[in-house]
Amino acid sequence: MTFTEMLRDATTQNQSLLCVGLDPEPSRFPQALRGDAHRIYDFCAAIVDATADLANSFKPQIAYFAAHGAEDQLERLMRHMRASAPHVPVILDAKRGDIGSTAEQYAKEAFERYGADAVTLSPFMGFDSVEPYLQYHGKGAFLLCRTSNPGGNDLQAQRLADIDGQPLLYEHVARLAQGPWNTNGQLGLVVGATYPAEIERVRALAPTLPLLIPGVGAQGGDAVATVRAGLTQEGLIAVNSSRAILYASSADDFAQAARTAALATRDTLNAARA
Ligand SMILES: O=c1ccn([C@@H]2O[C@H](COP(=O)(O)O)[C@@H](O)[C@H]2O)c(=O)[nH]1
Repeated sequence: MTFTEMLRDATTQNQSLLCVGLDPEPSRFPQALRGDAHRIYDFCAAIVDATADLANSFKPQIAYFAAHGAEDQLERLMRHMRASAPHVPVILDAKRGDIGSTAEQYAKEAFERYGADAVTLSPFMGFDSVEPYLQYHGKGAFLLCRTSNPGGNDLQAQRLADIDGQPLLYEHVARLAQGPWNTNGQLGLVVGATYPAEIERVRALAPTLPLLIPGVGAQGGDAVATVRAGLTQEGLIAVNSSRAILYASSADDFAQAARTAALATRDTLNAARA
C-alpha cells in the first residue's frame, strides 16, 4: 500500500484529518518522567496508544530524538507504531536536503532504518536532492512549500522574475511538485496553518497532492480556515498539532489529557469540512 493510500484509509477509518506530532522534550514531561531522556520512548508510546484511533498520521520530529542521542528510542517507537497502529502512516519530519549521494543515505535512514512511510524535505537544492527518496516506490515525500513560521516569507514569498508568470518561490515549488518533479506520484507539500490564504493558493496550484499542514495549536493557526482552504475531494490533508496535544497536562494524566486534546482538535477539523 502506498503512503497516499494509507493516509486516505486512515482519514476514513479514524474519521480524522489530524496528524499527531511527536516532539518529545524531557523538560516538559510529567513529574514522574521529567528531565529523563531515557524515557522519551515511554512518553511517546503512551501518546501514540492514547491517540491511535483519532489520527490520520503521526509525525515524529527527528531533532527531538537526535538532540538527546535517542535515535534508538525513535527506532523502537517506529516499531511500536507499526505494531500497535499499523493503519496510521508515519511521517518522519527530518527536513532533509542535500546532494544526491548524501540524499541516498538520508533516504535509507528514513525508509530503511526508521521504516517511515513519508519524510519531509527541503526542495532548496533542487530535483537531484529529492530524487533519491523517490526511488523508494510508494513512500511519500513532503516538500517544504510555505512554512508556518513568519520568516518563511524571507525566501518563500520572493518573486522569481526569470520564470514564466513570475511566480512567488512557494508557488513555483507547488507547481514543480504537482508537475514535473512528481515522477511517481509520491510528492506532497508542507504549508503552514498560520497562512490559510497561501494554503488556498497552493491547493489551486497542486489540486491532487497531499498537504501536511502544521501550525494549529501552539502556533495559533486557524484550524477551520485551514480545512476550508486545503481539503478537497482528491486532495488529502494532515493537519499537525504537536505541543498542544503532548503537553495538554503536565501531570500523571498526560496521556488521557492528550487524548482529550486530540479529540477536540479532530472534532474542530471535522466540523470545518464542507
Ligand atoms: O512549516 C513548518 C514545518 C514543520 N513544522 C513542524 O511541525 C511541528 C509543529 O509543532 P507545534 O508544537 O504544533 O507548533 C514541529 O515539529 C515543527 O518542526 C512546523 O511547525 N512548521
